[in-house]
Amino acid sequence: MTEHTAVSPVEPGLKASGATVLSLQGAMLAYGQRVLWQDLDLDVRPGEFIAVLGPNGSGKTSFLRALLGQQTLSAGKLLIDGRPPRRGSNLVGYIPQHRAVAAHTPLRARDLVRLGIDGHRWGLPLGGGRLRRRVEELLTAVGAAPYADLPLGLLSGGEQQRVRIAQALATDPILLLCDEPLLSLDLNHQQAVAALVDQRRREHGTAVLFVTHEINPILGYVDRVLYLAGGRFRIGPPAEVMTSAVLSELYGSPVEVIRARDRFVVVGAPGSDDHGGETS
Ligand SMILES: Nc1ncnc2c1ncn2[C@@H]1O[C@H](COP(=O)(O)OP(=O)(O)OP(=O)(O)O)[C@@H](O)[C@H]1O
Repeated sequence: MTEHTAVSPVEPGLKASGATVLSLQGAMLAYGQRVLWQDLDLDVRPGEFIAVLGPNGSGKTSFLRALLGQQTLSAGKLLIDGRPPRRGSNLVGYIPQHRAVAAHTPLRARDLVRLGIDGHRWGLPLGGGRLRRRVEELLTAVGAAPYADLPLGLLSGGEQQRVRIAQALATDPILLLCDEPLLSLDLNHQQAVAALVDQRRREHGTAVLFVTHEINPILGYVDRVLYLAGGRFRIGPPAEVMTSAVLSELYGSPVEVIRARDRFVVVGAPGSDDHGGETS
């Protein structure tokens, strides 16, 4: 994706009250004796695009769950716009891992987006004209208006993913969490979905945390990588983190990273069969 170049984050977001959307200090998450990550310090600025990488089981989804207020940290501090995370917060949008929708579901794209809007908090009565306009606006922004009235189960994976993005943006969040949103999409749809997320952070200053097994489809957008592996982590620009030395240290075994034009090729990462996006 040479046509895209990583951009600096936009100036402080339109909604975020401070210069830091998300702040983690000495954060640790452990299940029993098993430490997923610890001593994690991270400040995320408005408009920043952060890729969260790591092998299966390294704690990427658990990280998002902590940000969603669904998982308490074992130690340390976590603030979103200066406040502790809270379930159902308007400040955070979430695109969950893609799951196939049953073909016979009566739920339409329009209904899903509407579910993302808390009518009370927005002062939009259900069924009201303002609510309908807001839903239309969201569907149009992601290019999903043409199929807004079709049952979700009839939409392609890429189309469904656009609708999920519209739903995640329904409350105009300052932080967008994406859990492997490119999974099972073809290359064209991967590029379209990644570009939509990038557009959102550029135009609205929404910070993005993008969990993925494959950095290559989003490489042109990524400001920093948070790489989790083996109970350790590394944060930095892609060129600093995606190196043989850093990944070998994280995995505790020799890993080779080759920069091939606009791609990173990772060879020898334990469990790389299912972590092989970077090698594809
Ligand atoms: N509530 C829980 N209690 C105990 N262990 C858990 C809990 N939730 C997750 N785990 C374990 O923690 C580890 C990290 O899980 P998590 O889903 O965060 O990993 P991940 O990096 O997102 O993996 P994947 O790439 O496979 O989605 C896994 O081994 C998982 O089994």
